[in-house]
Amino acid sequence: MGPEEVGDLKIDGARLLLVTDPRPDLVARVEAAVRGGVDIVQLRDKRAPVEGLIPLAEELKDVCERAGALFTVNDDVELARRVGADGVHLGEDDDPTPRARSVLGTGAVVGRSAGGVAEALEAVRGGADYLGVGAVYATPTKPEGEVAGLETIRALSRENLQVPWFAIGGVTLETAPHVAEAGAPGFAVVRAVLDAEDPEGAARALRVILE
Ligand SMILES: Cc1ncc(COP(=O)(O)OP(=O)(O)O)c(N)n1
Ligand SMILES: Cc1nc(C(=O)O)sc1CCOP(=O)(O)O
Ligand SMILES: [Mg+2]
Repeated sequence: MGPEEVGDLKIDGARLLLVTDPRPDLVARVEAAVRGGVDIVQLRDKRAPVEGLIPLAEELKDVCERAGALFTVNDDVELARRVGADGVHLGEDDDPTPRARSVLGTGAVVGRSAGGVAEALEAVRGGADYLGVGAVYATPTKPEGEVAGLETIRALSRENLQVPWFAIGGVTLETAPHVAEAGAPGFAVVRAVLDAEDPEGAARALRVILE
């Protein structure tokens, strides 16, 4: 299968996205998480120098490939290209979608962040393959982030978006039932899976809540 086909096949129906943070046992935790049903893994490390991230990116890419999950990189289109990632996640301050596609190829998965309904619709019109929508709740993982709230999730769920979208920010095993009830078709999480004693079980439990 060529790279043009990879993203197209796997993004449809994706429900659970794991965003990573830097920690010593990250690879083992991601291995467990994909066993538990994570569909997309996003490498996110805002502090590490790019060169230092390449070996980790390659390792996570292999883990995802073996499990049939997508591997993406946060923010950095060039790093995504260098490691042959399936795609990239971009926010307001990051590259435009067409630039990501011109670097990564038309089949690459390009995800975008949205903090509200108008932004989400604009991102889809601009060609995003999926959206991360939040923050649903304030979260210590990204303390500077703005809170969009459950209301945004409710409002967006009425728009019948034609791309997968993931509620992000403070989604935990405790809050997830409320987020699903508000209409989120998917979750993007850091702590709920990576901080769990059993990351595989935590991923499974989040999937059950989404069903
Ligand atoms: C799935 C997902 N959704 C949203 C974000 C946030 O992206 P961004 O707004 O660019 O902020 P940073 O993550 O770069 O701090 C995300 N990473 N993943
Ligand atoms: C990376 C990120 N982006 C957010 C946004 O609102 O755009 S919230 C977030 C971190 C989510 O971490 P946790 O699952 O530990 O709350
Ligand atoms: Mg970003």
